[in-house]
Amino acid sequence: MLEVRGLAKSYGPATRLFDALDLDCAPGELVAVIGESGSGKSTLLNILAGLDRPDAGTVRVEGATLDFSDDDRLALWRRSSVGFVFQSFHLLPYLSALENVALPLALNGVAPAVRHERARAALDQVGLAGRIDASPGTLSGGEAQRVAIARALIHDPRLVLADEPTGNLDEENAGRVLDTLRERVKASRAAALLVTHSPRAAAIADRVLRLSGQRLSPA
Ligand SMILES: Nc1ncnc2c1ncn2[C@@H]1O[C@H](COP(=O)(O)OP(=O)(O)OP(=O)(O)O)[C@@H](O)[C@H]1O
Repeated sequence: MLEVRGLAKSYGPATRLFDALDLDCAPGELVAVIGESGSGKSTLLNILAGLDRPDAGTVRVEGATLDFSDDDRLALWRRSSVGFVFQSFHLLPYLSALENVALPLALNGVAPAVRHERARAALDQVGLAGRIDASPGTLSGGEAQRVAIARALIHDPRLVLADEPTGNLDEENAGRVLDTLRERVKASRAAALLVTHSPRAAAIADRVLRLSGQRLSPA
């Protein structure tokens, strides 16, 4: 599903993040990436999302190679094939939970009736059927992150990227969010990378890799 070969990235000679990094992720596989602060975990996710460019190397998803020289195609790739879950949720405050979840479908040109119906079903799947009309400001942290997971997966992305998704949550909410993330990734058969500092979050992954010494290796 996801095949990364020889990926290199540095921000000048003093910040060589990785060099010849390889990574494979199968459909429905959840891989946790751990590593020291500043080792380049977020940068790796940003490259895979087409938000940043590697210095060298290739990223292939379902056999198609990302073209990092073409901004328009990268934007299309991001919109159609990537689901991103951020530590701070990034829900749009002036939209309801339902409208937030439906947003990727709107950006991909899906008609309102269809996208609202799918968003309703997605909120039901994350246990939030009763919060459809809620504004993000009225949701608990755990609820907001489950809305963000529903939104990240609504357009059936092939790649799900989660950057410290439980970093702002208490233990109980973190547990629910991680269970939801794992369940939805398994159901959608997306390849998923979870960047985390939390041993508990890493424990829900199928594999744990450590980014260290400019490489990824089994933790
Ligand atoms: N656009 C940029 N320009 C210059 N340096 C950058 C840029 N983005 C990131 N860096 C540097 O690259 C290093 C890795 O950053 P990154 O955020 O990927 O690390 P991380 O492993 O995710 O860290 P943390 O666990 O603290 O979130 C840091 O030293 C950071 O300052």
